[in-house]
Amino acid sequence: MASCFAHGRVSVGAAQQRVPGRCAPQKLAARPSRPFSLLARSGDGWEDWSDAPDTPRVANGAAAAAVEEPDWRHEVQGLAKNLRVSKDSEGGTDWDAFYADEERERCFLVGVQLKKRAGKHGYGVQESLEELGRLADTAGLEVTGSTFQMLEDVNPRTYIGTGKVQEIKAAVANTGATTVIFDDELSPGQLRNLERALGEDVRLCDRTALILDIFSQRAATREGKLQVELAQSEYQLPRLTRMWSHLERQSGSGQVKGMGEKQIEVDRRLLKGRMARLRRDIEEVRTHRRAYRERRAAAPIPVVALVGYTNAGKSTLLNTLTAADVLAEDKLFATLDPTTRRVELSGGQVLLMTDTVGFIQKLPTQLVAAFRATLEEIKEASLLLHVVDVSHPSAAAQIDAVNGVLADLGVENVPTLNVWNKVDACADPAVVRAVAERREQTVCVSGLTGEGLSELMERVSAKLQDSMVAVHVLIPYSQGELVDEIHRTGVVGSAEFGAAGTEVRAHVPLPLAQRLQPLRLAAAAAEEEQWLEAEAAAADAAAAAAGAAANPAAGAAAHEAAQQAAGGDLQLGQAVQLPL
Ligand SMILES: Nc1nc2c(ncn2[C@@H]2O[C@H](COP(=O)(O)OP(=O)(O)OP(=O)(O)O)[C@@H](O)[C@H]2O)c(=O)[nH]1
Ligand SMILES: [Mg+2]
Repeated sequence: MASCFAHGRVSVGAAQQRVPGRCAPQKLAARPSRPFSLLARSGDGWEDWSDAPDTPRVANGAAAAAVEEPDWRHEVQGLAKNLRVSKDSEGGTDWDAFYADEERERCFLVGVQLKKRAGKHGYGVQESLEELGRLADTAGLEVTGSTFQMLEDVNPRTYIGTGKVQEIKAAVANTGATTVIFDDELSPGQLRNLERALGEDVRLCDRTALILDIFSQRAATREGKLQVELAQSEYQLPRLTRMWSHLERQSGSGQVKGMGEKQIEVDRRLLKGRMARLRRDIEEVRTHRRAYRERRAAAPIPVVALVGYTNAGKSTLLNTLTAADVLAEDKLFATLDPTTRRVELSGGQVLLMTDTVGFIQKLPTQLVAAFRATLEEIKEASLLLHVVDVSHPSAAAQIDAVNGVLADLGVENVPTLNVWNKVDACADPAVVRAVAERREQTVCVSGLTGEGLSELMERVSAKLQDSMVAVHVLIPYSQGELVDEIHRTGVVGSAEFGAAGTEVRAHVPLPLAQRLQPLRLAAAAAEEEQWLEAEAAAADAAAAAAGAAANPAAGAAAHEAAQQAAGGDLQLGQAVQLPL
């Protein structure tokens, strides 16, 4: 029997293929997109796949395999540390399948804490490095270690001090890392100098490039992909000089160096051309999006946008509230593209809830610029729900980071409700709830358990009402669809069926209030007066005959209506002045 690994060490795509002489279970191919090695055992026998010798869980199987396959055993041992087991069954056969990730690229992390900034931003260098580690993991890298340096100022040549560079060089050699990731964006010059200092075998990367890489792995829509590519190109453009130094190193001769320079100019021109094309394509995609937004604006359903730090639980909230099926996972930047779902409140009011890309401290400016159009939808929302992972040790710093991005986007004026999520995961949820109660505009929830969600939706409804216009209208029965629309898009205080139509007191979005203007009670009252006069004349005639009084109920309604009309205009909501 040939080595299992000779066949089994396959990428996901290849795993779909039938391995000669072996029965490859199709289902097992549905693995994450990084390459893996698959070993499986079917039923009682060892005819197909095998596992590793030094994993206790699979020791028996490995022994059996080892007897048969000494070479194979050797190979398996090298991968054993990454083994995971999965139970599966196919065609009535039970499978034990063992996945071994191929060795992940190993990386070493480096941060700087500026003394003058210490404590100011809340995100300390250690927390920031921890987050960088999560980003690296999300991108598919394995973190082997990290270090940081306290500095007055970053070193303009090498970001960190020269002594530290040597320390990192040694650490990289000791941990077997092949990549060094810096926690801040490095200038093109710093990249070049560090590359020289650390040696050619070490790949250099910074936080920005890492985040851009994650975004490019995860972008799903055409617009998302175009935006990420544009952001990546913007990052690359000033850094193309790295190739210049590469050529320079290779050649060592002035002549070839000159060719390198020319090549870099060609590359720059190509990249700039590509960026111009990307901008055009993005603009085209946005035209469609704009048309969609305009249609949405015409139907005045309020839009509530979920914003917040990455991994705060925005998608989970959307899923719980709307039974949506948005990917929510314990990964940074799980969501890149906005998803909008309809939510119906208990009073029948409908709103649209939009899930947005999460923010992060030190968010690359290229990304903010590239995603600005998508993010600007937040500006048009009636209400923002700022979702916070309140169980996170750096929750306060995360709130600051999000507020910073919101301020950059110019959306500070959109009404906001703070949603302290993951209260279930806090050490003392009761204390957190008590603090939230003392804060304005703050509500404690758990998107996972559903705790606090009905209160949240009540608060949403009340907040939306604040941004709406109070109307008091009489809607003739012939325009009954308007009553439905008020129910759907507004918050109804009362609706009474009278002789002339439905008298509604409600808060509605501004566009609807404008359409309702002809029906405001002053106008409605005039109609009603005519109707009442006719009724009164008929009643008088009847009274003369029967000595009975006219219908007092309709009269009372008309009286109240007339009073309202005489008392001036409609009440206005806090946020909007309706030119009545
Ligand atoms: N314990 C607990 N975990 C939660 C809660 N809400 C979300 N999570 C978990 O937090 C992780 C992130 O949730 P997501 O909903 O993907 O977070 P997100 O804000 O959409 O993240 P991005 O899309 O990356 O910005 C997931 O593992 C969720 O299961 C909660 O209320 N309690
Ligand atoms: Mg999400």
